[in-house]
Amino acid sequence: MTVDTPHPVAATGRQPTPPLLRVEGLTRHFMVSGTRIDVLHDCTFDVSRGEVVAVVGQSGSGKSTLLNVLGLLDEPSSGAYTFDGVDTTSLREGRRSRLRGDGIGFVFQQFHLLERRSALANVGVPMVLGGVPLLRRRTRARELLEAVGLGHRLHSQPHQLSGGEQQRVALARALSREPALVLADEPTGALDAASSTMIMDQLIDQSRVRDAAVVVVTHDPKVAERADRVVELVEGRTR
Ligand SMILES: Nc1ncnc2c1ncn2[C@@H]1O[C@H](COP(=O)(O)OP(=O)(O)OP(=O)(O)O)[C@@H](O)[C@H]1O
Repeated sequence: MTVDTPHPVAATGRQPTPPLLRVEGLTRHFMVSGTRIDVLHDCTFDVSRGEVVAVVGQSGSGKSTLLNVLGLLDEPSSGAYTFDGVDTTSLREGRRSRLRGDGIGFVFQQFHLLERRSALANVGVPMVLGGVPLLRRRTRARELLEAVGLGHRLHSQPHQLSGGEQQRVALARALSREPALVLADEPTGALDAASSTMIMDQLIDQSRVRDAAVVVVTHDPKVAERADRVVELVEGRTR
């Protein structure tokens, strides 16, 4: 007797979901004083919703350059980058920045919070840009700060918070518009072990609970080992 393995689509009745982001043959070079510097070469990979991917590689291998392209802050020199079904290659700036604001949240090593503004106000910034009404904004910012354990520091300004607390504010800000993709560039680089664990817990939670895709650039093996998958950059090439 032969047993047929059911076709995945027939078995579930659903089409497989395409990846949230797809990078194909992507290159990026810069011209400096008439000299061409090739940074990324023929990078190809994809990331699906619900996945946490760590991007690792030696200093200068092109990790931040790649993250800038994924975040629609920069454009590839050649190749394709498709985000949420949109080929981003020929997008005009207005559409590109709407796609970025609606779909992508950023966390950086150096927090980049507004000084002299409260944690609540900082978390509200992307929602101001997204046209979210004031009351909704304040409620959501409070909920997000409570979720990262800062419900008691809503009115504190960045200089009144520790590094770990500032990064939690930055993370709450990144999540304020419920982005499909969270990009984090060395999010734990300036933090101690306990704060690093907390930030990674929150990032992983985004993928598990909200089905977001998370891409984390890191030098820290402990961070990389918590990812579902690792993309290694070696002299600008993905492995
Ligand atoms: N705007 C630019 N103009 C010229 N060269 C650039 C530019 N941006 C990046 N580079 C070069 O690209 C290379 C890769 O830089 P990138 O910051 O992406 O590396 P990285 O892997 O993130 O490094 P690190 O781990 O040290 O942060 C470096 O040699 C850098 O000097």
